[in-house]
Amino acid sequence: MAIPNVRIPSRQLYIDGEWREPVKKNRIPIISPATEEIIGEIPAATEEDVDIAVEAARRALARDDWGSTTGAQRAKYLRAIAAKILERKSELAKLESLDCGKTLFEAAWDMDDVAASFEYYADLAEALDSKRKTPVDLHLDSFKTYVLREPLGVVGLITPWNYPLLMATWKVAPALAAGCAAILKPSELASITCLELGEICREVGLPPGALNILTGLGPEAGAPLVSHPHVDKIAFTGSGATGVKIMTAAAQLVKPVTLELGGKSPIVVFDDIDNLDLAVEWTLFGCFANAGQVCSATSRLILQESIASEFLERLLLWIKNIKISDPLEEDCKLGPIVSSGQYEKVLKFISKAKDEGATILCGGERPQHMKKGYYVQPTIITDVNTSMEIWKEEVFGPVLCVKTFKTEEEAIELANDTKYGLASAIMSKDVERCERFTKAFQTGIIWFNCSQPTFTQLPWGGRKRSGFGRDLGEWGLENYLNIKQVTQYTSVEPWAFYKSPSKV
Ligand SMILES: NC(=O)C1=CN([C@@H]2O[C@H](COP(=O)(O)OP(=O)(O)OC[C@H]3O[C@@H](n4cnc5c(N)ncnc54)[C@H](O)[C@@H]3O)[C@@H](O)[C@H]2O)C=CC1
Ligand SMILES: C[N+](C)(C)CCCC(=O)O
Ligand code: NA
Repeated sequence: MAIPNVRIPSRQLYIDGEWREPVKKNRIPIISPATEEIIGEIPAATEEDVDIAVEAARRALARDDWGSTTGAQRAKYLRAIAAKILERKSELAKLESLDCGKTLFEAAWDMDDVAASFEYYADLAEALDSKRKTPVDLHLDSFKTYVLREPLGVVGLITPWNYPLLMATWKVAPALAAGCAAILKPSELASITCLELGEICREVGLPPGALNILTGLGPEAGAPLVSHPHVDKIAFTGSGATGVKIMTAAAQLVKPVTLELGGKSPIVVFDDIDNLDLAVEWTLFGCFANAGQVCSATSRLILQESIASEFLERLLLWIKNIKISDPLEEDCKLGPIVSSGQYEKVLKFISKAKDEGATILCGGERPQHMKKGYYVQPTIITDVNTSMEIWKEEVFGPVLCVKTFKTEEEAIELANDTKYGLASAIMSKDVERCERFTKAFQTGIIWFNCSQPTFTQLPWGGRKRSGFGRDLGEWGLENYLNIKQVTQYTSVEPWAFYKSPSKV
């Protein structure tokens, strides 16, 4: 078994450019999902720390060294952060893997994506300088107008544990690019790499208060951020239930929110595919990558009846090659679930599916060779009907459920038979059919002949219960900008709406 040669740093909260002990001095243990052992601890912020961080953020905006920067100046900080991430890539990847259980390979992938996101938003920050002030020509002699795009203010960024540093970056990078001051609240289940981002910001000399990082529990550190009168916006990725709480609390202050709330995404496979193995591999990757803990996981396989038995046989053969091990081991392809709570939840979904009459085609249990850790075998469930929980609810584990169809209409109906609307995938060589599905799928993300590849330039987000708003691309930057119009009267003539007392 691989021994991690990496030390977990002991950190405090990152506030106003320095490390600060939480006011109440609380700490939360870090539990390794691979060994179930306590491997460190993180500071636990409360309302008192939120107040201090929000004040630090407001001061940063009022100070010239952050509040008056150009996009080009902010781009330099973002590029310096990207460079440090790459410099520390192998260490950060190990920390991420230790903390949330994802395979070292996937964690290293994440770090590349993190650096690329900071680079991308550095470019957009520079480009913002020329778009900061846009004249609007009204074709009138008496009025001159323009539109300003300004930083929105102090923003609260609340993020999950499945891609800890990457999901934080999807919000931190555009918020800083826009010139906002941010308070990041990562998940208590995986905060190590987000705290290291604090150290990186300190090292590159990011002005104090521009980014503050408060680790801690949702209700204690997240909720006060949402209801703080001086936090101008909340961007959230996480569960539907917490999304509802956040939107409800934010509504009391008419505070804007963007919500990315996961899903139950379909992958539709037609019998016209040339290469069965290619479709099989994307199906596996779409549901079992990151142990299925992906908001966009294509966890409902909708399979054309004519190829169903052959396709499932191939899936079972491929599944045997998935190496389940300590996530730091070489070639590991399936690590543990993040926490004991999530592990129990995944197993409960599987047993409920059994109780409701579905068939566990493979998996469904803890792998025999893993004595410790929150491991679940890759699981395929058949004989599913659309009223079952396993068809309807997000599992957030390596669990694929399968239904078959005969006609295209039936496939579309099954694909959209969900309260969620994040992503969908179609495997077919018929380009026109794929285009019909593009129109029919009620989701924000559509994959043709693949599942999950994600690019920084493209908008990421959903509809229906998957939330609203978009991360990434230029849309990600818009989240953190305030649009202000300026209208100037340029005529020397009186407006002449009222009768002037000087004229008799
Ligand atoms: N959309 C996605 O990418 C994700 C979806 N999930 C789903 O959520 C389920 C539960 O996972 P959790 O870790 O409990 O998700 P969660 O939604 O509770 O946690 C996400 C973030 O929200 C914070 N939070 C929790 N309660 C809060 C509150 N009242 N006010 C403000 N912030 C709060 C958490 O501390 C964390 O930083 C998973 O089984 C999965 O189905 C989980 C993680 C990511
Ligand atoms: C696209 N991917 C897999 C890199 C990240 C998905 C983000 C999420 O689970 O919220
Ligand atoms: Na952890």
